[in-house]
Order: sequence, then structure tokens, then C-alpha cells
Amino acid sequence: MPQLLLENEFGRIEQFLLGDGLQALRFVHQKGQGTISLYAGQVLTWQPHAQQPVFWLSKDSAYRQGKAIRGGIPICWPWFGDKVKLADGSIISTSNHGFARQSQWQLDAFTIAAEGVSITLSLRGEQLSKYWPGAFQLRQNLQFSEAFSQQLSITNLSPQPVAYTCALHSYFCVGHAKDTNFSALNHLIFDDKVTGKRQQRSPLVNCQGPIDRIYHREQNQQNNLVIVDHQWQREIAICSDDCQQWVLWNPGVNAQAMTDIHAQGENEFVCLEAANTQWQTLASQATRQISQVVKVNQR
Ligand SMILES: O=P(O)(O)OC[C@H]1O[C@H](O)[C@H](O)[C@@H](O)[C@@H]1O
Repeated sequence: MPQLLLENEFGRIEQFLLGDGLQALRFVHQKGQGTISLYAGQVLTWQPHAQQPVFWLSKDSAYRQGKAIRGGIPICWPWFGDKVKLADGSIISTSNHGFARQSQWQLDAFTIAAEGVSITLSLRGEQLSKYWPGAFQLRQNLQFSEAFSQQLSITNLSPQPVAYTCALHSYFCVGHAKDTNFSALNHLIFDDKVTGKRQQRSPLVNCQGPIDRIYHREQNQQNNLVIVDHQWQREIAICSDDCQQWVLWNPGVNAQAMTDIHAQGENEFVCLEAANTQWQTLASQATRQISQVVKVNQR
């Protein structure tokens, strides 16, 4: 049975079971509705009023301890990809995208007001990975209004500096990946993880995969991109802060080998990740914040 957490004239929030003991929140508000998993601290869905959904969630996603949820906005931290920098400076390969997306987060606060729904989650830990044993706190503030905003603050609670990489790994819903493109991406240099070639500069034809690119922002450059969805006649504008890269990913035919993507699911999304894929150093007791704001414009 879902448990009602808060209800007022503007909307309601309830807590429910996703499966395998994993808890999630569901909100309904005049301006839209959404779900957020406390496992992984992961936004799963958001649908502004009278709009198509903005975040894609696989119908075949696993909801199990120790598994990442396929869709929404996984938090990749303290490493993006499969490389971890150990305390002695050496770099090793391990499982993808760090432990934050497979940890139990805490619900710290929630409000429902005329302007929207606000939710704060946190994850505090130490020794959560043998490769990354440091003490830390993550705090995530989510605001669902006409726009969606997400701030992630990262605090190093260990006595030494730590190195991390990270990404807000957003899965955006589109009419079809082949009818989707970007404004303001083609002038950026990218590393192509599909071909292994670095420092590439070639135009993107559409978002049908396999595509796996790390685009590097230039200094002082605008930090916003627009997903242009020709089929659904809409644009999704994403503005990130304190993120030096954009990661663009769509698995294309490789999705057929992925058990947690439903049939043809790869045509329904494009991942655009606000990321820092190069090592970031955080001094003891220091905090750093990354964020993104997402707005939908129907054409
Ligand atoms: O399957 P996952 O571990 O969730 O990773 C999914 C994808 O995430 C990122 O976008 C990476 O650039 C890809 O190389 C990776 O395949």
C-alpha cells in the first residue's frame, strides 16, 4: 500500500514500493507528475502537465539491490565510466559509473507549494567501495515546476583530498532517436568511445546509435544545449553548471544485448549527460556543486 507523505491544495506525495524492498516517491501536482527512487537517489520520471514525459524509463528495468535502474537520471559518482583513481594515483578499471546509483539514499525534506514540488535527498557514507573508501556526503536538491532543476553537492568528509569524476546521466524521452538532433553541439570537439578516436569534430546526423561521445566544452562557452525532437515537435533545453563535458549516448542495435532495455526502447531516448569526465580533486571538508536545469518548449 502506498503511504501518503503530504497532501495539500496543490498536490500530493506518496511513498511506494518499487520492488525488492526498494522505496520510491510519487508526486502529483498541478504542474506535473513524477517518480523518484530513494534507492540510487534517482529521478525516474517527470511529466509536465499536458506534455509527453521528459525522462525515459525502461519497462524492463531491474529494481534490485546491487543493480542500476535503467532510465531517469542515474547519478554516476564517484566515478564516471569504469576508471577509478586510487589514493596512490594509479588508475584501475572496475564496474561502470560508481556506487551512488546502487546505494540507498535518505529522504531529507519535501514540500509542495503553488510553484511546484521540491525534494531533498542525501547519501552519506564511508568504505562503500574498496577502491574509493573515503568518507563523503552527497546532497541532491530536486525541483519540479514548469522547469526541472537538480543540484548535486559533493562534500569530502575524509582527512585527505579525493579524486572523482561524475555525471547526471539523463535519459531524455524523444519521438524517435533518428528524428532527433541538437542545436549548438557540432562546433564542440569530442572523444568517440565507439571508434576510440579522440579529438573529433564532425556533425551529428541524428541520435540513432550506436553513439557514445564525450563532448568537451570550451572555456567561457555557454553551457546550454537544446535537444530538437522533430517527431514530437518539441525542444528540450538543458543548462548545466560546473560541468566541463556533455556525454551523448544511445546504444542503437547494442541494446538488443541489454536485458534491461525493452524491445525498440533504444529508439525512444537519447542520453545527454552533464558530466565531469576528467579527474576532479576535492580538498578535505570542501564542497562542490554541479547542477542542471531542464525546460521543455512545445513548438
Ligand atoms: O550500462 P551503463 O553502465 O548504465 O552505461 C551506459 C552508458 O553510459 C554512458 O553514457 C557511457 O558513455 C556509455 O559507454 C555506457 O555504455
